[in-house]
Amino acid sequence: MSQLRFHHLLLLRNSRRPPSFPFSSSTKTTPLLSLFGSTPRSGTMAAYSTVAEAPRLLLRQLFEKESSTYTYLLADVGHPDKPAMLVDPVDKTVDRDLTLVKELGLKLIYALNTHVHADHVTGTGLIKGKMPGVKSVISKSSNAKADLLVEHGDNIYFGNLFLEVRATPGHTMGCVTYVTGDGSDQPHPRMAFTGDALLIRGCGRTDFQGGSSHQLYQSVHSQIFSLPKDTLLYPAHDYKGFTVTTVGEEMLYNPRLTKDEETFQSIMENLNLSYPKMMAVAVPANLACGLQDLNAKV
Ligand SMILES: N[C@@H](CCC(=O)N[C@@H](CSS)C(=O)NCC(=O)O)C(=O)O
Ligand SMILES: [Fe+2]
Repeated sequence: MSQLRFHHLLLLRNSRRPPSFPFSSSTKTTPLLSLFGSTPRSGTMAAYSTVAEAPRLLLRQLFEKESSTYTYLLADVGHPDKPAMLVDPVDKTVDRDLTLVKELGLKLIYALNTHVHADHVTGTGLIKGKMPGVKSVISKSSNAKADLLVEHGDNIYFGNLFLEVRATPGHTMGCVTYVTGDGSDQPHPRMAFTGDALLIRGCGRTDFQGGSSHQLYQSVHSQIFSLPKDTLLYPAHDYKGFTVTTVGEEMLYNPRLTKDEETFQSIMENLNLSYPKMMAVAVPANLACGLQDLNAKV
């Protein structure tokens, strides 16, 4: 296991793990990453018994209309620092998103990507320029630059809440789904930010960036459909006006992923989609965390 070490991060172990990913031989244990003195709710943390704030999740779904991209703002507003993260920010809407962060009195600590996007430039580079304390996050398997390269099984803490990283390759080789902590002591159902692995009544295309319809099918079935049926699924895009779905709904009604794998592969081979308009600009920029100067340091 590669433990993620940052001088300012509280690094802890957690026994909770997502199901093992079928394409990974990793047997690593799970580090917990935390800023702002958070107190993971693990039995290993008796030493932190003085902290009393109950975690309270704030979630906002934000939309960028040119690429039909959803950005998600999450925060623990039960924590005195109100630590927050943005998932899949877009360069064009960074000012809107950061204004909202400020208006809500949040402390943005992470800007995450679910994968190297092909249709828009990520906002993470711009955010880091405007808020130097913010750390960019992407999967190690994406081969992109970021401050924090996460792997399947890692937990990313914001206050007393965390997102669990699940590898869900297939749309791209480095796609991950971020899932809210196991929810056993939380009043809300679990939530998963699926990127382009699973779209509402659809899924990400598999014809570029190391895509594989076999991998995508296995990823969704092993890592997303294994979550409780009431888990809320939030995708990175929607082209039909949907905003959210659930595991149960997609297991019943997803026109691609309810099929057997062979039929799924045939559907994916015959989508005949044109490449995203921004692809030639977006992919190289996003491999460099969205920084326009590709030689710039993250
Ligand atoms: N027309 C758009 C790109 C549309 C597209 O290809 N979307 C991707 C997600 S962004 S990489 C996709 O996987 N779509 C699957 C589908 O079934 O639509 C543009 O030019 O930007
Ligand atoms: Fe994508």
